[in-house]
Amino acid sequence: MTITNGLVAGATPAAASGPEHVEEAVAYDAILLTSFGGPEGQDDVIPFLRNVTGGRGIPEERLEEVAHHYRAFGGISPINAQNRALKAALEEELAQRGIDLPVLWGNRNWAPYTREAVAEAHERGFTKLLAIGTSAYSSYSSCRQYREDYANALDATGLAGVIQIDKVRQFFDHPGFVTPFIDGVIQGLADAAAAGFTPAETHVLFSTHSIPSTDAAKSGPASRNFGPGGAYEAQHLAVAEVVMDAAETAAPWSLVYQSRSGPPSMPWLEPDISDAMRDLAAAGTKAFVIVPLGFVSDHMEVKWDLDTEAMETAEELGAFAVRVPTPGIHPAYVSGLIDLVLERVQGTPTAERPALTDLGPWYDVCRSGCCENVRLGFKPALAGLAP
Ligand SMILES: CC1=C(CCC(=O)O)c2cc3nc(cc4[nH]c(cc5[nH]c(cc1n2)c(C)c5CCC(=O)O)c(CCC(=O)O)c4C)C(CCC(=O)O)=C3C
Ligand SMILES: [Fe+2]
Repeated sequence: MTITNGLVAGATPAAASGPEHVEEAVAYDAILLTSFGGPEGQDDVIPFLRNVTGGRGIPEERLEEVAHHYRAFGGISPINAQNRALKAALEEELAQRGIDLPVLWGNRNWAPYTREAVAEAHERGFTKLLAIGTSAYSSYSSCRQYREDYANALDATGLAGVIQIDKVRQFFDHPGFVTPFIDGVIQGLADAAAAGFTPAETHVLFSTHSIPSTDAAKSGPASRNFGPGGAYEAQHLAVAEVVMDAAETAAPWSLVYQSRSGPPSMPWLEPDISDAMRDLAAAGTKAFVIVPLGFVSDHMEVKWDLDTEAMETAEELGAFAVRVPTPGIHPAYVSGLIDLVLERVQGTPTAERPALTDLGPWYDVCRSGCCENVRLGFKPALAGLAP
């Protein structure tokens, strides 16, 4: 491999300032689909959890609890099969549109690892990769940690300065991501109505992953003030509003959190979904439409924390509950991801980048200090401004 272009981004220190939206076309060689990763058998469960939580101070009891979720599924996380299906769907969409871009796939926490995908890119002679993270919102876990993973992958393979990795913008308000939720909420409300519940008796719960309050406060660029919940909370609230407007319903709604981890002494975003369900039921709610707004596919957080735990809570309360599908491989989502790739491959003016909330379109190049993790401190990251 030779460096044919001395300006390969990885070869130079990240710039301190630069455009929020990259309007020039870039000749990317491949798409790098990056995800969380998950165990594929009982023997993988503990090493996987160690990868995820190394040095994070997650209590031992929490790890045992989460190990139990995976054990109950044969030690197999659903997430890898879902990413294989997404990769195949992206390849089919690219072929149909006549776009010649290979899709490589790598994970942060389990094989195939991002560093393996990067090594494969190098073997195939690729130098410019455009990454997609399977995560729509801004926060350390859902954005910056992916960017750190890209830096780690180049470090581990000795390819820093040889391979350039950029990333498509966070897509929480892209129509491709939001449309499946709109369809799902309309269907969920129809199901509740068919079961005999009025809109006033029905509550739409938008659920997302809880994160430490300190991470939430730091989510998004430091230059914009989104309030104590940061861009993470603001983005979810804004998307939920778009979905509720489109569903044209009188049913009330709220944003709730799930999958809390960490020591009990550390504040995380609240309320927890099951606590909220109990409070709402006590106040007269009889039906819940549960919307997994924070998630792109039916991985363990959805299967366990919603389909198992939240459904048990509904049963305990004698309430009706329906869980709306995640985007998965919904055609709008798959084609939306390819549109996001084309924004960068073709070079697209900001005005032509669809965004359903006035928070977006989000940044192509993350701002300095965006989504910092104050607990873990600074680590190098790609696809953003320095530091
Ligand atoms: C915001 C967010 C998303 C959504 C965005 C995105 O999709 O990326 C997400 C997704 C996921 N989280 C996942 C799994 C886990 N997350 C954990 C721990 C944590 N998640 C956090 C945040 C998030 N996580 C945080 C702040 C922690 C604490 C430790 C830390 O500071 O990093 C732990 C450790 C045990 C525990 O404590 O729960 C596990 C096993 C899986 C795979 C599921 C499968 O296998 O199907 C997926 C998709
Ligand atoms: Fe997580």
